[in-house]
Amino acid sequence: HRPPPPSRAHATHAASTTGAAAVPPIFCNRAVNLGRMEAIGFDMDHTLAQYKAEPFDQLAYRGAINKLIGLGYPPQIAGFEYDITRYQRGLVIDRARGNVLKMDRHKYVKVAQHGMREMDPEERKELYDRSRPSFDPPDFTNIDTAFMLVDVCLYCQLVDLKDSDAPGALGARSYAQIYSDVRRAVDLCHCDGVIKDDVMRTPADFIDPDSMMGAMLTRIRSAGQTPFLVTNSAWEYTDAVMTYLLGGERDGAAAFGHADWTGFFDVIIVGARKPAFLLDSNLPIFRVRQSDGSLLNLENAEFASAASVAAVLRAGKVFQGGNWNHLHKLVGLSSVDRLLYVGDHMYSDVLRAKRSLGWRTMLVVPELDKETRVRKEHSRMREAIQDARDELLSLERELADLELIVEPLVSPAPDAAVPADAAAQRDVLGGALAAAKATLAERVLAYHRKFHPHWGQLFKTGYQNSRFAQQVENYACLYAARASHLGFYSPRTRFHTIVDEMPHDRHERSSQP
Ligand SMILES: Nc1nc2c(ncn2[C@@H]2O[C@H](COP(=O)(O)O)[C@@H](O)[C@H]2O)c(=O)[nH]1
Ligand SMILES: [Mg+2]
Repeated sequence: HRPPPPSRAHATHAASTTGAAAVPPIFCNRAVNLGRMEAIGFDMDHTLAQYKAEPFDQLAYRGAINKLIGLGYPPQIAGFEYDITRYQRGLVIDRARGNVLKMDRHKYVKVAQHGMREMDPEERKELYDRSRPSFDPPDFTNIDTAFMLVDVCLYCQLVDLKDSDAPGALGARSYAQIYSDVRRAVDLCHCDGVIKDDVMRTPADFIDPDSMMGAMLTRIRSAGQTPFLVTNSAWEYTDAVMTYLLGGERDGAAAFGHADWTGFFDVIIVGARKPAFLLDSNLPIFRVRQSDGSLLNLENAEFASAASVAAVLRAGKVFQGGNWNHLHKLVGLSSVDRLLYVGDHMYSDVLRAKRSLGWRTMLVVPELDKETRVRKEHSRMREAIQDARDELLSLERELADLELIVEPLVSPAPDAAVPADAAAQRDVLGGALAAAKATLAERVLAYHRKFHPHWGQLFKTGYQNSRFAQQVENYACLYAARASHLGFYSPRTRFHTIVDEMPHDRHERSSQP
């Protein structure tokens, strides 16, 4: 028995049985009319496949430590413990200095750590505000994906070990060398089976199931849109992970009348080598023989016409490598802005896809669940911060007015009198201002610590947007905690932005009678 394809009613039903709050939000930075999309595609790792962070990251962390010991690192590092909660996406590693940074949207460093020690503001400002480095690779590395949380944790622990005078400390290795070694060790774990063998053996231990995924993909196809998958993972791993996610009887392939998970997609590209896939139109494409994963060369001539592409697809829909140009032809795209790609990697899936190709993008941000929950729980603290800001601004205005009386910009009228106690008043206001600043700083810090004890709110630094938030705003047309949230919306949904507002718009509003 095959359930009816999900429809608008399906989403409404899901919402109405558990209350309106059951429709999980998709946030919009740039208007997207889903009905205009000809193709909707997905990344796999950390997008369709949401990993159980602790056990999954432990595989890379333990594996990398073993490899580092093999590279000559002291055996005592086997005693390091991975702390999954210690770091967050959006941070930047300063490889040469052994530091990790959180920046605001103007690229000012607002929190900095050397190894695992938080720097005081003077040290931080001395290093980063005076010289204003570019923060670009290769000297700096962005934590663009959850995969890299292992790198940053291990790097900071090793920086501390190098700085310590413990026997076997890493005195001879530079911070930059330690970073390269960590990167190499983690990289190897992704290639040699240290991570993937375990996940393929017991996927349920490492991946969260998602009962909405099959319905979502089916709905895309029912709306006449082409569902596709583009992942950097190789075929064997992709097949194992997707079989776990979509191969099941209840809400997977069998329930929707497919022989296996591939039935949900019209085009599947594995080993895609993003971001190069999105940039280099010379990358060759291969056909993957599903039975044994072997590869067959495909000539560019086979992509020359719609008829030849149809022939390519009749012979099979699983490919390896290639580039955006092949993909556009395989999904029959008429215009770049009619493709929506959903991924988790800030640079490879979203920034490059939007900036280089003009695709519509949706970023998966699982961190949103905690971000919105903590925000809601501590709305009183936000009000207290606003009160402290109002108090500060009012004191600043009072002081400025007083300064103008004491030291007028234009010559004072001959009979204008400076109050006798102006200087004393100025001192009192100055003191009150300093106290108000301290209160505001304390409240902002206490609020941020509710989100993360070291790095604060992911989307903010102080009360400004963080660099991460800025990137989300600039490059993700849509963003949501999970890819399958799309399944709760009609394929004809128009996502709208809120009206852009500049400071002078707000000023106009607040100064209206
Ligand atoms: N060789 C390396 N592979 C890595 C690393 N970090 C992640 N990965 C692998 O990339 C894909 C991501 O797939 P996608 O679906 O998100 O496109 C996955 O297979 C990871 O294991 C790395 O540092 N080195
Ligand atoms: Mg991914």
